[in-house]
Parts: sequence; structure tokens; C-alpha cells
Amino acid sequence: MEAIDVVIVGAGPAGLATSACLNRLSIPNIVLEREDCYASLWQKRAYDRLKLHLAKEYCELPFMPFPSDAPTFVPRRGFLDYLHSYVSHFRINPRCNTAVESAYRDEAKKADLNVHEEYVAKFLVVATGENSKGFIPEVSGLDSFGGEFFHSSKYENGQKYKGKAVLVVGCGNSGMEIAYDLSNWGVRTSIVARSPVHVLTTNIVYIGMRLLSYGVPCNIVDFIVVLLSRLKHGDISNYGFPRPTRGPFYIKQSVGRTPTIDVGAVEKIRRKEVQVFPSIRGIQGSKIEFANGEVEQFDAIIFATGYKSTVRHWLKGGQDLFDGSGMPKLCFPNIWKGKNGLYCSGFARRGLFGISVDSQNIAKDIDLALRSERVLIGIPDARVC
Ligand SMILES: Cc1cc2nc3c(=O)[nH]c(=O)nc-3n(C[C@H](O)[C@H](O)[C@H](O)COP(=O)(O)OP(=O)(O)OC[C@H]3O[C@@H](n4cnc5c(N)ncnc54)[C@H](O)[C@@H]3O)c2cc1C
Ligand SMILES: NC(=O)C1=CN([C@@H]2O[C@H](COP(=O)(O)OP(=O)(O)OC[C@H]3O[C@@H](n4cnc5c(N)ncnc54)[C@H](OP(=O)(O)O)[C@@H]3O)[C@@H](O)[C@H]2O)C=CC1
Ligand SMILES: O=C(O)C(=O)Cc1c[nH]c2ccccc12
Repeated sequence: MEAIDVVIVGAGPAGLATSACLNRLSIPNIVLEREDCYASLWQKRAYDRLKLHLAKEYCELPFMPFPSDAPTFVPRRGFLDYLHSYVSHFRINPRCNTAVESAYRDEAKKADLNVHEEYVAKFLVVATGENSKGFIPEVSGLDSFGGEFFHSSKYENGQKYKGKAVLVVGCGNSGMEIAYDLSNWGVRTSIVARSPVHVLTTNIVYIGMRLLSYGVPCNIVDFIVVLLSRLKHGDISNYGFPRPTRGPFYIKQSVGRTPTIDVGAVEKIRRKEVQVFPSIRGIQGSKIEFANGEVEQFDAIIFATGYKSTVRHWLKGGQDLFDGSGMPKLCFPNIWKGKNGLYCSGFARRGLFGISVDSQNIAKDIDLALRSERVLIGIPDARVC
């Protein structure tokens, strides 16, 4: 059994940022990671052409800007280089191949467990992410499908599907970007769009973010970005993508749904190089029937249908912080602190920017708690800050 001040679960950007903030305050912490590497989403579960969708100034982790010669929209490789420098600069040493199977506050419950390793900590930081596990919905007849089907997190590129027919389900950022990539690889590509969606561009989002940071109200920002999007894309409801009635930043802030950022798929849809279908009604062999009655044959299906949090699989308790699906109950910006030393970073649905805010708040709060504990028991505070 190992005793330490802080245990952080997950070595993605949120876990690394929290560890860096604690290390700066000389607060002992360990980061436990289920995979064999840190930032596993970026190293192992992302496609080749992935780039950050937000400008680099909104994707920095605390206390380390991107190099000044980094492009505004950093590619995956550049982001990984940045994370490697971050880990070595802040001397972060994640313990890999260490999946946390159970975390309890109550000492008595430990006796039931058949544990491999055990840690005792004053503070627990949940940093396992909003995107912990790929989600594939139940679709009638999917088990009869003759071709392969898999989640978007397993997609790398479209090389092996050249000349084949592939259906991408979901028109969030993963789905639209994968559809664009497949089509570039010479794949006969189709996409399922089942509900209204905002389609913006990286630059339009950038303008929106700047306006919000100058204090322009969200409804005005939404009006401007939707107008810009209409000028750029025209009325895309003609192609099967109706717009939601609420604005994109309002939706992002209220329910966390990210607008789709077009990287070229809209033009391909306009040119009919990518077909758009409504929901899947059912599957029989290689034939897929859609809600409008159309039936088409496909060789593969890629489910770009989002992710689920896995917090509820291993965290016992913490009902004050997390709901039944492992997502936070509280609202940004005060969502990072639970009761009895429990914290979470990376659950604000605010991407890397939210992670930076959470991690700094958590480290400050733990520092304060440790200092007051020292005062209470009369130990002089020798830590360097
Ligand atoms: C494809 C994609 C692109 C994105 N692009 C952007 C972007 O451009 N800009 C932006 O701001 N945001 C972006 N996001 C959103 C978000 O910023 C990223 O998902 C980011 O990686 C989240 O960091 P995280 O540390 O919270 O979670 P993750 O990166 O998911 O890291 C969590 C880590 O916890 C580990 N873990 C999970 N369960 C356990 C367990 N039980 N025990 C031990 N370890 C565990 C996982 O293996 C993983 O390594 C993107 C998300 C995705 C999916
Ligand atoms: N370059 C970048 O920066 C990228 C960032 N990301 C980020 O990663 C996160 C996850 O994105 P993503 O993987 O796209 O997941 P999302 O959850 O954002 O999107 C999932 C999509 O799948 C649809 N869907 C879900 N279930 C079904 C179903 N049964 N039938 C049809 N459609 C369905 C959803 O539609 P509905 O709305 O109807 O539920 C939605 O369109 C987001 O935050 C995103 O911004 C992702 C890729 C690239
Ligand atoms: O890619 C994501 O999911 C993010 O959360 C990044 C993000 C944070 N705020 C936004 C506003 C508009 C588009 C993307 C984001």
C-alpha cells in the first residue's frame, strides 16, 4: 500500500495538467493510467489527419504556451510534441498500465476487494475524460451486417477502403471529418445526419471565441457566427443538415454539444461526392434501410456516434459531483470540486481550455487545504511555492 497526498486517475491532458500544477507547488502526486502511454486518446485513438479545431491560444495547458512558430491550428503530431515537452518540463511520471478498478472513500469497503495495487490518498482527482469509451448505439440487425463496423476512435485513414462503400453514422466533428477523409481516399462515402446541427468553420469559431472573450453577449455572438456560416455555406438544410433553433455557442455552453467544424465535407456533399442519409431503420446483411425508406449496400460502417464517461465503472460514491452517466452534476466554472477531497478535471465540456481552468483551480484548492491542515496540527510550512 502506498500513501501519497494526491492520486490522479487518467494521464490525458487533464491529468497531466493537474499533475504539473501540483508539482509546481511541490505537492506529492501520482498519475495512474490504464493504457501503456500518456495522452492515449491523442497517441492511439485519433485519426491521421486530426488537427486541433480551436486556435492554439485556447488549447494550451497551464504554464506552457505553444512555441511561437506553431501553426494557429496545431496538428495532432504537433500537439503530441507539445505534450511530450510538457511532461518532461514538469517532471510528470505517469504510472502506465495501471487501470483504476475501484476508488472508495470508506476504508471499511477495501476489505472486499481482490486488489493488485493499493493507494491511499487525501485527495482524488478524476481525470478519465468525457471521451473515455467509444459509444456504438443499438441498431436493429447490426449483428447480421456482413462487413466490418467499428467506432470512429479506431479509424486511422481510408486507404484500405478505396473503391468501397462506407457509411459514417453521426455528423459531429468525428463523423464529418472522417467522411471528408474517406472521400479523399477515393471511398464511396455516405453519412447519417439524424438531427439538426450547426456547421461552422475553424475561423468562424475563432471569431466567436474572440467576441466572447471581449464580453460580447452570447446571443449576439451566435447571431454573427450563424450569419457568417450562412454566407460561407449557404442554406445547408437543402443537403439534409437543418440548423438547430438555438445558437451554437448557447448550445455549447448549456448542453456541451460542440458545433460541427467543417474541414471540407460540406463542399463534397454539395458536389454529391458524399451522400447524406437520415437515421438507420434497420440492417439486413450488407443492406441498410434508412428512415426515408431508401436501401443501400455498404462494405463498412464507422460509428462516429460519440463517447461515454466511464467514471461510474470504478468510482464508488461521488454522487455530489457525478450523475449516473459519469458526467458532472454542477455547472461551469464551479464543477471541479466535490466533497471530502474529491475533484474532477476535464468534465466541463469546454475542451482543453476548460481543462486548464479546472487543473489550476484544483491545485490551488488542494494547496490551501494542505496548508490549513499543517496550521491545525502545528507543522511549519516548509514547501517552496
Ligand atoms: C478526436 C477529438 C479531438 C478533440 N479536439 C479538441 C480540440 O481541438 N480542442 C479542444 O479544446 N478539445 C478537443 N477535444 C476535447 C478534449 O479536449 C480532448 O478529448 C482531451 O483529450 C480531453 O482530455 P482529458 O484528459 O480530459 O481526457 P482524455 O484525453 O480522454 O484522457 C483520459 C485518460 O484517462 C485514462 N483512463 C480512463 N479510465 C481510466 C481508469 N479507470 N484508470 C486509469 N486510467 C484511465 C484514459 O486511458 C486516458 O488516457 C477533442 C476530443 C476528441 C475525442
Ligand atoms: N479536430 C477536432 O478538434 C475534433 C474534435 N472532436 C471533439 O470530440 C468530441 C466527440 O466528437 P464526436 O466523436 O463527433 O461525437 P459527438 O458526440 O460530438 O457527435 C456524435 C454524433 O453522432 C450522432 N449519433 C449518436 N447516436 C446516433 C444514432 N443512433 N444514429 C445516428 N446518429 C447518432 C449524434 O447525433 P445526435 O445529435 O442526434 O445525438 C452526433 O451527430 C467532441 O467534443 C468533438 O468536438 C472530434 C473530432 C475532431
Ligand atoms: O472540440 C471540443 O469538443 C471542444 O470542446 C473545444 C471547444 C470548446 N469550446 C468550443 C466552442 C466551439 C467549438 C469548439 C469548442
